[in-house]
Amino acid sequence: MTQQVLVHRGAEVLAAAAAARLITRIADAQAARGSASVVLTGGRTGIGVLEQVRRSPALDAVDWSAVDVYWGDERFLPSGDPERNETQARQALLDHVELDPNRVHPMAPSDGKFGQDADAAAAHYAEVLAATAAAETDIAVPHFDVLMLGVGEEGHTASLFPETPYVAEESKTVVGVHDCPKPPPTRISLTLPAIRAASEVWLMTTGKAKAEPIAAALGGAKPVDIPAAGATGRERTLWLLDTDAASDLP
Ligand SMILES: O=C(O)[C@H](O)[C@@H](O)[C@H](O)[C@H](O)COP(=O)(O)O
Repeated sequence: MTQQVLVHRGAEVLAAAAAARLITRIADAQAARGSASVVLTGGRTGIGVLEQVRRSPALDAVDWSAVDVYWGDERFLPSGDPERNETQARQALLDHVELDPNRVHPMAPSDGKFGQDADAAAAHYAEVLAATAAAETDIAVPHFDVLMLGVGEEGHTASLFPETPYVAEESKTVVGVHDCPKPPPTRISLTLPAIRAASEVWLMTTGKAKAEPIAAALGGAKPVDIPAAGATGRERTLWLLDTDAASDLP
């Protein structure tokens, strides 16, 4: 596994560069195997990248009908809630490209068939992932070409927060997360083993407030203390930062 840190001048440049990188990565995967699989994240940076993809002149370099879309985490809210990662991803990109709806796999809302039971919704998403599990890893998730993540000010990634049982989960692929410090309190999240099954993991963040967790994660912190430190890809881990978020790096 290779790890790289790429520092961009500011948040806008980072989002545009990450968008260009994502389009190229999807196009390369499709050239190699006819389809591509991406895992989306929420948050300002993750959604900003999707908005830049939508605006890209290279948008149609991708056959969007041959892209499988998953989520790394979701805020457990009613369908269509503006705070849901799915809602924001659809507004930013997904509703503007010709995806195959059967290949878009949102995590369940809190007003769906699982009602308010986030643990049942998480267990169902684990079944969705297992249904198209790839042979390349010993964990029941599909082949993920790119799994994108943000990083929180205390080092959380996806909805895995420091010193919680969820960040230490080693057998489940998806968990219901409760009492999250970042609202809403109830979420659904891939676990670190599921994240680590991805071919490439891209951690993308900006701003001075992230400098400390980024330096800790890249400085050898334990995932229980800095969950982003445990988010590595099988082939590649890419840290896409702006100069502020990278400002505590040696
Ligand atoms: O649902 C969420 O909020 C995200 O999945 C979360 O992990 C986010 O990526 C980080 O909190 C960073 O968010 P920002 O990019 O907005 O700082």
